[in-house]
Amino acid sequence: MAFSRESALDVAKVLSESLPYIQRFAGKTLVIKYGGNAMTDETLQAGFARDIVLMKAIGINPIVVHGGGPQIGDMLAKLNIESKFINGMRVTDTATMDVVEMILGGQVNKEIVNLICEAGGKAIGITGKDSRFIKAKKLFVKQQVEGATAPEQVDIGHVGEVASVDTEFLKWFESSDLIPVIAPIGVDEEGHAYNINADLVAGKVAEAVGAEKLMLLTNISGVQDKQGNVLTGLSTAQVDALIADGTIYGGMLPKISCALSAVNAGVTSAHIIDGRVPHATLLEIFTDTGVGTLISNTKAGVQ
Ligand SMILES: Nc1ncnc2c1ncn2[C@@H]1O[C@H](COP(=O)(O)OP(=O)(O)O)[C@@H](O)[C@H]1O
Ligand SMILES: CC(=O)N[C@@H](CCC(=O)OP(=O)(O)O)C(=O)O
Repeated sequence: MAFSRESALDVAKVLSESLPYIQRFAGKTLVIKYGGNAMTDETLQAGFARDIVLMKAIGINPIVVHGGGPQIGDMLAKLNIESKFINGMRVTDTATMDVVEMILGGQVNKEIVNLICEAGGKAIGITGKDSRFIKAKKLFVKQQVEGATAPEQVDIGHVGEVASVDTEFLKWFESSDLIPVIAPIGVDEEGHAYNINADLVAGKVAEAVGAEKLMLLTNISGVQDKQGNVLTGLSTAQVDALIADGTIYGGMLPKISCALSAVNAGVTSAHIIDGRVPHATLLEIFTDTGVGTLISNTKAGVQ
């Protein structure tokens, strides 16, 4: 691309100003969760892939964990299978699990791998079944059933939570050119596959590798209050209150819970950011303002 002398100087200035950020993050691992709802626009997708390649090129170790909820929903609809969620988790019977594995481990995973490779990176697509690096156990959700005094434990099928992540397996990528792209499927000791919410996988992966940042890209500008204002910083106590009064619900619940768990386990910061903004990840890494909501483990919160 040819620049005029003025715009070439602007580019040089931006590059020079990014030096402290490059120095700060070089050698560090960042976990980026790419939500299914943030994957809608082709230009944005290509931009996302390019940003991941840029990170690797300047010495950051990006690990991509992707979702694909809407893409699973589309295929289930084609097959006349109903999509049902409880507390943001898909109720997953055996037929649904087959579709989940096909769409997450097959279609979505390889699309992202392809985009990163097109941008000049070396991506490798994996699920938790590969080398059995994500061990899962069955997840029961709590639901208030009408007439019951306390919430009941509900069995929602082949849905898992992360029991353990093979840190050594993931650390290997830090000394390699390869960029891991992870589909959120786990496996138990007997080899049974589990559908795991992608936010939960991203959080546990970030904890396992001691990530510098966990970035959760979604289709909303951040966590909002009841009036729709974005809450730029949230602490554990504030989150508890927002869940209790129903301000945080549905798909935002697993996001918040994994972000909190990650920062409490030592991940330096967790961010819920708007994947509809071009180069959202670069804005988060290379500017002080950030985009979206920062989750911290401090009592006061960060504004
Ligand atoms: N307080 C809140 N602030 C923002 N979004 C919220 C809030 N509570 C619930 N949500 C919902 O959570 C959604 C994001 O979760 P989800 O659709 O699962 O995204 P993704 O596919 O990126 O994981 C938002 O689009 C919004 O509908
Ligand atoms: C148990 C559960 O709900 N699993 C999710 C996995 C995909 C996902 O998390 O995708 P997003 O990040 O795009 O929402 C699902 O089946 O939709």
